[in-house]
Amino acid sequence: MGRKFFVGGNWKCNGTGEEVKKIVSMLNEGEVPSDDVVEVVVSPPFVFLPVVKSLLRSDFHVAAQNCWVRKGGAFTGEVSAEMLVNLGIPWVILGHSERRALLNESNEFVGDKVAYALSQGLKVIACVGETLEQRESGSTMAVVAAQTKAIAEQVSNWANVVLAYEPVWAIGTGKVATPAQAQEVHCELRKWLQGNAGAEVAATTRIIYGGSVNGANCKELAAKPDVDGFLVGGASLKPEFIDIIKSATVKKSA
Ligand SMILES: O=C(CO)COP(=O)(O)O
Repeated sequence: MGRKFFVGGNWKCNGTGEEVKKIVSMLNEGEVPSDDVVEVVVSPPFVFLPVVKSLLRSDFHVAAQNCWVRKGGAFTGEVSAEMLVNLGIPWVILGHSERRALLNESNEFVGDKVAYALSQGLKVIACVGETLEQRESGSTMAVVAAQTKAIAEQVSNWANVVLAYEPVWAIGTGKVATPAQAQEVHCELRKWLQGNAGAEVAATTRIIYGGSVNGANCKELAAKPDVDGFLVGGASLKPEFIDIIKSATVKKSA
């Protein structure tokens, strides 16, 4: 079966109550292809999840940006997977490079988080990606394969996993990977999945691209055969997010 195009909006640590409501209105008014064609998931900060979920159009869904690695309890400041499930939040982003770099989340820790979130019934957007130094030293594939391996070791059912390739050097920099660069890594990741998780998983798992995606560059990226959608940061707070969602039609007509 084909891989349904997936567009995620990662709002990161942005927004006031007022701004969040404005973004939701913008999303609710947007004309986009049906949810048979594109799956749209927006990820506000934890504190805004309930309000966004309650106001958001029913064909879009919400994701948390993180959750605790195991069952909740005496872990001050953390939010557990069970809480997200209890609030009806279907998705969670795990292993974002900002958390890997700034909060020292290791490959193994991210793998453990993915395992626990999946075990609780959450769907997971799992992020991988190399730094500029790693790319320049020729270790891109080794890095993303090691990150993916730590996740894959903990996943038995890939149906609820979307893999997000987000090169760190392209995040928030305005320096987008070229469609060829994105395709190259996505294709390698799919081969990695084929070799390590099987042909079926490789054929059906969505691999989405993140890093300075905007309304102007999305169509060219979406046209690449192994790019199954996007994880969008800055542009997901703006009206051009609607244009990015619409780039799903590039696939449909391909
Ligand atoms: O980190 C990202 C999405 O998770 C990408 O962020 P930007 O789109 O702002 O580069």
